[in-house]
Amino acid sequence: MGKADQDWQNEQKRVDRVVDEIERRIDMLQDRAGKVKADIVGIRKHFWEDVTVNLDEPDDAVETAASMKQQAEVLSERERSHRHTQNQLDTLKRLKDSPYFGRIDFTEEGEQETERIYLGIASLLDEKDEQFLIYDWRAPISSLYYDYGPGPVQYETPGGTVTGIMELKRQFIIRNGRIRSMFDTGVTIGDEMLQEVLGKQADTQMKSIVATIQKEQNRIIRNERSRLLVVQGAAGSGKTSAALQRVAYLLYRYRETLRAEQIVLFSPNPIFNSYVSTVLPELGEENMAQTTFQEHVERRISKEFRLEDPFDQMEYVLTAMENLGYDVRIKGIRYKAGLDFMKLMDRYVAYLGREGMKFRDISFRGKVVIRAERIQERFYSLDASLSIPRRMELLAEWLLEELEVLAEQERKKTWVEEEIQLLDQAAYQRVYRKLQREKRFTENTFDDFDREQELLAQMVVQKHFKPLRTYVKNLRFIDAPAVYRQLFEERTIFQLASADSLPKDWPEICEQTVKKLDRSELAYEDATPYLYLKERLEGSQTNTSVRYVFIDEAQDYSPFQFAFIQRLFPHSNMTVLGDLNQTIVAHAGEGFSKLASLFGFDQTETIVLKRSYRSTRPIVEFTRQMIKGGEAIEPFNRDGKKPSVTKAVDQGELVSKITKCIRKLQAAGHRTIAVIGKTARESRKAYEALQKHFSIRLIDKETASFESGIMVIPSYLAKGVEFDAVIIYNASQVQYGRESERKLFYTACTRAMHELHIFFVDRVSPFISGVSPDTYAMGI
Ligand SMILES: Nc1ncnc2c1ncn2[C@@H]1O[C@H](COP(=O)(O)OP(=O)(O)OP(=O)(O)O)[C@@H](O)[C@H]1O
Repeated sequence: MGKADQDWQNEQKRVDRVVDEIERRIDMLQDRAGKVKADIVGIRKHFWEDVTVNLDEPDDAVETAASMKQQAEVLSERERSHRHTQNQLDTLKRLKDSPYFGRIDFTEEGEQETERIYLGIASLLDEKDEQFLIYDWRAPISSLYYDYGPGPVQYETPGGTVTGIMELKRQFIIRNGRIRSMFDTGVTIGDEMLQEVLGKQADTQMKSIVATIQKEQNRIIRNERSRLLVVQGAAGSGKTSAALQRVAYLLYRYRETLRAEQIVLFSPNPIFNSYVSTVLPELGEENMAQTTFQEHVERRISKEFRLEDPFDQMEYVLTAMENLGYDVRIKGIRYKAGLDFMKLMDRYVAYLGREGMKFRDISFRGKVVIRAERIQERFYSLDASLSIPRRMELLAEWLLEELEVLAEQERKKTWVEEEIQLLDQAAYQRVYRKLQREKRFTENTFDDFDREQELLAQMVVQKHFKPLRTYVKNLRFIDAPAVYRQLFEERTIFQLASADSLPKDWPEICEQTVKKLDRSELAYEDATPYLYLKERLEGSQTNTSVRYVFIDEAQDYSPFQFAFIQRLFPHSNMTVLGDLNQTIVAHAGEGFSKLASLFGFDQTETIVLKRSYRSTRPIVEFTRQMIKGGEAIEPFNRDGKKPSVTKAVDQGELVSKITKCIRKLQAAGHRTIAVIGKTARESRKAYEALQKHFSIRLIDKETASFESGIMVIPSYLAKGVEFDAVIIYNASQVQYGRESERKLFYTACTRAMHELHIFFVDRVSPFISGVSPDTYAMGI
């Protein structure tokens, strides 16, 4: 037997031993889980027997409540323990299938003995709890595997740097407890292994990459130094992957103090949310909180406006060029995205501290009871050195007192009497008991009657005033929409801003904005500024428990949005990942490039990823020519077909050629095939034409997840996700002719893993005519 075979056999024996140990643990835990479960069922069943229920006397009721609470606590402790055991079991079952993926032999400086370290998704100790059979991939020592090949190495621990020699680095692919392949490698982690992983078919869910994390990605995952970590990475370079493994890393590194809900990921759309949602559970961790910026905004701007979403804004930007006012709107979008506008708002807020604040009347039963002017007067009578939110608080206190006085006056009115007559028996009972408790009954029945009436009146009025009090407590008496609108009335603004910081078309932008606001519509570009203004008046609704914020596809956020998010999570570290070449928004995504100014340079670290893993080499070599500086993008060496570019004479031929192409892709065994349209409108058209031939799905902004198969999807919704094969529905000059659409087109093309096919009618987009013809095939 050769050495290689011998090695293989020895390793398989070790795998067998480890699997045996895992099985033993599974049995043990299953036993324990069974017992805990029986406990829980028991407690639930006998819950009421074990608590002493007695409500006769107030003291008894208190005792009952305490007893119930205790019982509930026992139950919830047992349930927690059950969940914990269940999680451990899930992880062990995963380990049983594939206990580890890597091994390094490491001799620490000054030590004689060489340690063998096996890496897997979780750690496992031997039977005596002494030796690690498996090290967690996130343990400090595991970083050697990602950062080095054999030779002198070092790694960081909380206690300092450890140096030594790596004697061996070995990789495994183990499935069902059998070693399927095994190789010893050099510095870059297994090109063979990456080849195998990347050559597979696209999935409707993202996969974890722990077995093949690359050195530069590891720097992102384990970064702990900076408050702001900025990752600029080419399409398909693993930004999202690195972000998710980083979440898993942080949850491990700070497992004593950090909970999954203290990490928030902002993602570009709901499909993306679902696409990435399985990565952490696969690694045995809970998912972080996931949201989209839109979701966040919607929660705060509920009833006041009809709020436009970013996809409708995108649709407008891409389709409404011929509309009146289009250019003005684009300029407005750009200006409102910037920090100049934020500064203007700050000056406006200072002005509002002195004059111009708008309030709403407070009405009761259809009649104004406190006039807006009176509220305003009161507001400006308050100490002007106090912040506006503080003054609003004082104002609310005053209003609550005013309401109290009004309520008292109201009690005598006839409507109250009428309502008392209509009260049901239960209400009377309540009042009667209250009187009894207060021992307010006298010997005089006449007095008793009066007293009862008084209490009933109080109750009735109270009920009607309750919404008013809530209204005041929520500061709804501030007329935020009117305050925002006022900002666009030229006279006010002129007092605030020197004319030169305003864009040239400011009057037109104002006119357009006011018109929309008057229709109770809030354009997407107004949403963040409006919320910002609201917060400056009402006080910030900061979230101080969140410790890490991740922003993916960050190139599409505006400077204003970044500043806003930073204010929202004041105690949080940020990891911001994006690609300036994939900017698809009209405000040109300036925020991402200027991020360092947000935290200061000394708190900011930037990591650049140039290697692209998603697409085959021919696809990267083709797409990278479309963008400036694209030569710097390095394809991972995976072979495949050249992209094809095919002309059609008209729509009919376009559809028939695409149909043929889809058939071929299906025959080649591709499972996710996306026909990418530029807009929702074009995608619908494509869908209607193609659905006659295939079972096919149309993805729109409401779609929450996707399944494998053939789908039509608008370019901006395909962001961040990937497909086996991509067909660009119509890359003609009319569709993709404007310079502003270059990056959108690039983003669409870079979604392809294995095959890319581009179709057009009449004249091809200049983004393709600029690409070297050697890098693609002309279709027929
Ligand atoms: N180290 C790695 N090992 C295995 N697969 C990897 C690795 N890095 C990236 N990939 C794969 O490459 C593909 C692209 O990764 P990902 O989506 O994270 O890139 P991205 O930079 O966010 O892309 P984009 O900006 O284009 O949306 C995914 O299929 C991912 O699994």
